[in-house]
Amino acid sequence: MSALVVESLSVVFGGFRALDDLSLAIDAGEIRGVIGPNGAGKTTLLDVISGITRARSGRVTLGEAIDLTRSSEAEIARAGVRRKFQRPSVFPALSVRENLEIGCGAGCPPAERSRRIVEALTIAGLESQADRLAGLLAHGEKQWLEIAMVLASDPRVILLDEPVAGLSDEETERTVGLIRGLRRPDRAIVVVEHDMAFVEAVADRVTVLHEGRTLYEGAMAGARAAPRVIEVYLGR
Ligand SMILES: Nc1ncnc2c1ncn2[C@@H]1O[C@H](COP(=O)(O)OP(=O)(O)OP(=O)(O)O)[C@@H](O)[C@H]1O
Repeated sequence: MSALVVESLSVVFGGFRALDDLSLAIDAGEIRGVIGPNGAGKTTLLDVISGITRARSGRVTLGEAIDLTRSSEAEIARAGVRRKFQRPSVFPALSVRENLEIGCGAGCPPAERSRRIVEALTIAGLESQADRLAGLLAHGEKQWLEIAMVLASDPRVILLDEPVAGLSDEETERTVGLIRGLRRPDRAIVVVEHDMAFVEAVADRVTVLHEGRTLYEGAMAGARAAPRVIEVYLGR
């Protein structure tokens, strides 16, 4: 079943179409990679899904019925769509645990809170750092903490924007395991990333965007072999 359905979505900035009649559907349980050259519309897609940017036309439907293009950012977050931005934005003067409390959110049932925080610490591999100030973490650990903050909110949809930017090969490999560990049958995960080996390792399917449209959708191996994808993106 589709967790997130994007239908005929267009976003226009001035006279420029950043998304051009784009449609795609992401299944519950799926990890979808969204790739493509600079300016293809990847971040704009995440911005519309999370309510930051308004579409000119089209719809984004969460689950059976919630039209995200008619919802505010706060309503979208409350509906369970959570995003990790490209630059880590943890609270540096608070401990790792306190950051996770914030990730868990005011709406988190008290009986759930400590279980979720322990789960998030474990998946992010930050158990031994729980009482450390987040500002003292290494860049990679901050990325993992921010993913853990998203997880602590128990999201239905997770949007990750370039989660391995600036990470070492070893940290990138660890991030693959972390993101695969977020998978749940009732959860969809969307990952925007330029690191193709990472995308291949983490994603079940990829959508290749170019000029706001889908150029290819399917397995990463197929994307690597598709002449148009090679021409506009992978071959460069
Ligand atoms: N607020 C805005 N106003 C005007 N143009 C914008 C705005 N946001 C994005 N754009 C333009 O829309 C296009 C798509 O941008 P977007 O950031 O979605 O691309 P991207 O695929 O995420 O690229 P990158 O890989 O470089 O992050 C680009 O040409 C960009 O300059």
